[in-house]
Amino acid sequence: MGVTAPETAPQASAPTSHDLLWPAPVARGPVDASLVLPGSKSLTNRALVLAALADGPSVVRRALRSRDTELMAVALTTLGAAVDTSGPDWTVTPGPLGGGTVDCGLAGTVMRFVPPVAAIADGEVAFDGDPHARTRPMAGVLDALRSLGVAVDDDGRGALPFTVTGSGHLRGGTVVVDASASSQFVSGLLMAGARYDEGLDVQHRGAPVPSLPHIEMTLACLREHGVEVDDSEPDRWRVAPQPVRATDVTIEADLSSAAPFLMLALTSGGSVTVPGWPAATTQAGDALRDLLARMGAEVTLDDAGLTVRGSGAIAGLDVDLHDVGELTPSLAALCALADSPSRLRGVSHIRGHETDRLTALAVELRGLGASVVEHDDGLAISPAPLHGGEFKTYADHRMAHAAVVLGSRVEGVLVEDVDTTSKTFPGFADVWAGLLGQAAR
Ligand SMILES: O=C(O)C1=C[C@@H](OP(=O)(O)O)[C@@H](O)[C@H](O)C1
Ligand SMILES: C=C(OP(=O)(O)O)C(=O)O
Repeated sequence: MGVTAPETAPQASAPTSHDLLWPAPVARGPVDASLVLPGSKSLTNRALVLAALADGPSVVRRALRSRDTELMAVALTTLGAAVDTSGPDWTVTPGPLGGGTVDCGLAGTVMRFVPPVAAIADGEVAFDGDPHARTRPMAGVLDALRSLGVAVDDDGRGALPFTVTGSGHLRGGTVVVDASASSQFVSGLLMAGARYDEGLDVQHRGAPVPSLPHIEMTLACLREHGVEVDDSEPDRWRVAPQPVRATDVTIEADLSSAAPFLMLALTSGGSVTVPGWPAATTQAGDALRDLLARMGAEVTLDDAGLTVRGSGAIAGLDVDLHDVGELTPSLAALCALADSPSRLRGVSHIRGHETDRLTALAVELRGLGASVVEHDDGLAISPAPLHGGEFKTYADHRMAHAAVVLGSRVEGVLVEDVDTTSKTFPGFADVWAGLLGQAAR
């Protein structure tokens, strides 16, 4: 069976029928499915930012259309780019950068990538976002911009809301940043840095930077625009002043969005294929191949794509997820269904994601009967009999992913606000139900 995610999604903020409690469908037999996934959030939003900074019009093919990418398109339009999102291939025509108001929603990529662009706009750019966005760490970016001489006003918390006032250009130079809270601080600075008069020498000081593959992704995207970054020293990235070349890129499928779907092969004892899985990629979600194999799946990557086969048995997992923290919620759900204990480590930074994911997971998994110990840096999860009940999502798309993974095995899981998944995957609940319906008897 082939299920294609909708090309045209409903407006991310539009109310839908899934706003309250959604009964997650149970797999009543092995799910055997093939699923074409929407594009990568991380790649789409990098492509949009770089295109807005480029020396001519660019094309972003198979862009992800979701709340985070629409917010990015609107933000860059506000600053002066012309972004045509009418078809599946988006075009971006850069324009003179000026002031305005940017809604970041809950998108880390918007709140961390756009301020360094605003720093070379001519005017005042005011940033705000969803209530929880006001608690996400921002100090790394704000302090870095201030140390480069940019006027940044906030209420002293180092968080949204804030304003960035630029004068049309920025000298640039050396900047020291503590990026231990988010790799996005480094990525945002590097993307705009090529356009600063003296370029940018970004030096990290602090505990290890999480999500390093996402910085590799930033370097690869810059390279596609002709910009080289010297990363020969650890924790230091140097970009010389240079034009960002316009280009034509095709966005890969979102491999992190693949997580719950691939896990369905394990929870149902079936087989799920994602066609078009890239042979080489900088996406963190590629780690699923190894992680799911360690949990007992048979994993094959060939011309048909990535296929994950489950036997019905699920092995526990002891792993450091510091590089791939965004996979923690759905992996935690799978661990709660496993036959042996699990320990997920190295992810204290995900307390600053869409919600405090470690506390949220501990509370919601326990609410369904799971045995979970919350650690500063992760979770310990032991096998326990699970039961149905409400699973709160805290406006976090990946908490909804965790809920449906559990619900595919456990009767009566009620997902609060499943449409919070529109952050990265509008229509998620319908696609999910379509796959489970196929397996229903
Ligand atoms: O740059 C990006 O596109 C991302 C970087 C990571 O953020 P953190 O470094 O804050 O974990 C990741 O978790 C997030 O989903 C996307
Ligand atoms: C952490 C995430 O998102 P953001 O880009 O908002 O940081 C995520 O998608 O898991």
